[in-house]
Amino acid sequence: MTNPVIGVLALQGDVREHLIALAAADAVARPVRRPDELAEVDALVIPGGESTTMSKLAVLFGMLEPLRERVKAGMPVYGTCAGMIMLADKLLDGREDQETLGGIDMIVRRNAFGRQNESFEAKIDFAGIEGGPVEGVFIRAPWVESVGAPVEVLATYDGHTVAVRQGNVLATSFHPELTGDDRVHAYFVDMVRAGL
Ligand SMILES: NC(=O)CC[C@H](N)C(=O)O
Repeated sequence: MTNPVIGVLALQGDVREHLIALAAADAVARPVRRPDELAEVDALVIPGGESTTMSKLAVLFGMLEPLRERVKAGMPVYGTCAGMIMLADKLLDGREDQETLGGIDMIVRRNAFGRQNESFEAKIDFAGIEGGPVEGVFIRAPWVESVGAPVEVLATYDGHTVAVRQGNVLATSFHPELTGDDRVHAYFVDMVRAGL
């Protein structure tokens, strides 16, 4: 089977690390900034960064509606950290003018795990991923405050939900792309392959 083409939304955030992790997981990975580039990918990763800036740039680059449409049409998407925030149907502690794409029936609390200097690394048991817990880096990370019926909780940390999936849409509070452990990316690539 040919390898799926997976874009990384390259408006802002840690794009390069995701491109490397996706390539290691046997996907054809490329940055996506414009609607015509979005139209050419099978799936998309939304990286970590700063969700308020990402939201502003998505509006500025004319990407907000094309992104919403692709998510609604069932394109597989994986959001990490700020990317998780972008995929939330509802946000707590967001900025007033902050837009999200939605896609997962969940309420996400922004900056829930604290400030930059409270960033940490933790081993996370992840449902559906074998070979022991995955390494997660949490940087001003959000958590999932509550989920609706169609959402599967894949991982928790310290009693808080940090990884979820609703159909083709996956989100983690943490950054697996910064650890050299590519199993979450491989899990996503398998999701994409299953839908092709
Ligand atoms: N590492 C991250 O992506 C941080 C997310 C950031 N706190 C935000 O609100 O977007």
